[in-house]
Amino acid sequence: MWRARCRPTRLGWWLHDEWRGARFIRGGRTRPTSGCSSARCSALSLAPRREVAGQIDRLLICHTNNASHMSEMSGRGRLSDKTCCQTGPRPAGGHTGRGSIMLTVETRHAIHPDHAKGMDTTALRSHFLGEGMFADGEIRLVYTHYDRFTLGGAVPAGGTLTLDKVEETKTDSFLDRREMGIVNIGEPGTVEAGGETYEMNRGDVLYLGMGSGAVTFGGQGRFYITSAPAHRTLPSRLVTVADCVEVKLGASETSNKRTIKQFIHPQVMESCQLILGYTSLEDGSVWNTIPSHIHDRRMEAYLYWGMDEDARVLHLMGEPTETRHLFVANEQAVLSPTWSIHSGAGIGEYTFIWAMAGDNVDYTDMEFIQPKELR
Ligand SMILES: O=C(O)C(=O)C[C@H](O)C(=O)CO
Ligand SMILES: [Zn+2]
Repeated sequence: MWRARCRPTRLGWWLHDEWRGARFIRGGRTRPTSGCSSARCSALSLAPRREVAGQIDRLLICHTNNASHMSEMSGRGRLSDKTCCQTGPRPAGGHTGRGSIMLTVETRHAIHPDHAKGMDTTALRSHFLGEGMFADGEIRLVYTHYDRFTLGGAVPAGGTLTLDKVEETKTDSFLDRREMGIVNIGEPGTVEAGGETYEMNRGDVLYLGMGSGAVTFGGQGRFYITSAPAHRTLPSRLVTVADCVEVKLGASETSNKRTIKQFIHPQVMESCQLILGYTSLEDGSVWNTIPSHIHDRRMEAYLYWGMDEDARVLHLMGEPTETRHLFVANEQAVLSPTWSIHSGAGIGEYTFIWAMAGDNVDYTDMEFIQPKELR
């Protein structure tokens, strides 16, 4: 059941439960005299009233085009406070047509380590876990306040999806002041940007430089999107699996024998602040990123993929002497603030994409923490 509340700052919170509530609130809350007795409600000035009306309209359009969208978002049945949805025509069969988008953006604020210490499982998951990012016919983004790093998924499901304007950046096009790293974790697909079409097979990585304009995803790809602010335009480049640099680490004796594949990395190509690659475990090895590390000058996000539906990775996070854990499923991501370790052990096969943004692109700028130092 939805309940109309008079707190304009938590608009998204009102709307997730019931779209009819959104329609009611639009009628009652966006007029100059809303009839509500709350001082905060009637104090809404013209600009916020317009913004509220616009947000509700977009949500109602979403509802009309895809009734299940609101309840599926993030696997938590909730829309975030900042949500931007636009739809285009949907041809029969349910796939999006050329150039149409269904875009949802969720904001994650930066968390202080003292705050994280006191969080229970639900709170840890809501702040640090990204779930439900891959949905057929949709682009779902998580806009973080960790170095303004943004991650998400685009699943064109045989149609096309275009990512262009995103309200959160207040730029005409998302990549006007940003660069992007895309990994195809699905079947072959295409990405069009800057007048080029890139064919991407599973595991290929595409770097798009600042100013690339609208990005159109197509085919059967499942595209993992990462992006960070950029200060100059560098050439876009498709880095195939054959082009990456491989680094072998660990040993079977310590159950952490693994291959690190570096794609958007100084050894391979130049970027402004994005660094990206992925790591796979050898048969019989379960541990990633052991010994653990932190890097004060860069945030990081891990996307776990290539897992069976029932498999889980026990992901360790937190300050080295205040560790916490998250059980993570396939195609879920973990945000790692600069103060947090990011290591995991898998029950079943897994690969993870690591992507970072921050002050430098020196992959080795990290501080190791040996297992005996962890608490
Ligand atoms: O297995 C590993 O070790 C990694 O893949 C580490 C990540 O690349 C990382 O955390 C880089 O900062
Ligand atoms: Zn790291």
